Amino acid sequence: MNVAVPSPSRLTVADTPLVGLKRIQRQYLGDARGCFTRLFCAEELALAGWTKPIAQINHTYTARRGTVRGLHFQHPPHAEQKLVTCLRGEIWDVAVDLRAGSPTFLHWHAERLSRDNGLALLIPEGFAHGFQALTDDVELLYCHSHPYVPQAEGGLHPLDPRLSLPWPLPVGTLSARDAAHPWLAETGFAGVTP
Ligand SMILES: Cc1cn([C@H]2C[C@H](O)[C@@H](COP(=O)(O)OP(=O)(O)O[C@H]3O[C@H](C)C(=O)[C@H](O)[C@H]3O)O2)c(=O)[nH]c1=O
Repeated sequence: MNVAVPSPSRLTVADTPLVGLKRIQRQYLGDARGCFTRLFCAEELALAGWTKPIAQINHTYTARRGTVRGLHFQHPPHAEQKLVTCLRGEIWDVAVDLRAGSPTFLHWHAERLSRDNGLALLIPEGFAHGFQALTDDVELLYCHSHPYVPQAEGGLHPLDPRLSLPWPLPVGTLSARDAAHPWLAETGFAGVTP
């Protein structure tokens, strides 16, 4: 008896205005029990430039809308790709091009990610990442292509006038570390070379 095999859930990849930064669309396959979705697929994400094994998977919970985390990156040789997936709630997710010599150096691109819209952001090496919670009770899943190396951590201030990021909500809670990131004008930051 031939039983129709439903088409598998797939990840589709779209470009953004910043070379290498990709918008990933999940599919939800529903049935009477609920739904199934694919969060990571090495074969499909290779098309998006993810070519290394997953080195670390992290989960964050953010309690209050308005909270901002970031903007973070790791300096070479510990630069990392990140796949950011929103499992609960909604965020304004932003990536900034830090690549020295890039024609879009210090340009940013943002996407609203939520469990319901099924969008994720694939952030290449040489980018800083941050987000603002647009709802209470936000949960994110991060796939990293490189382990966490605290000594290699770098950060940009979420309110840096050089970036002028249009956070959708008034910026709420910041970690002490994020609140202490120096402004780019103070550091003469020339970018990173992945
Ligand atoms: C990343 C990491 C952190 N930690 C420790 C360090 C701190 O004691 C604590 C929280 O770290 P942090 O304040 O850096 O976490 P977030 O600000 O939520 O950073 C996250 O959100 C921003 C937007 C990102 O882009 C980061 O990649 C992502 O990790 O966890 C670990 O023990 N292991 C880890 O892999």
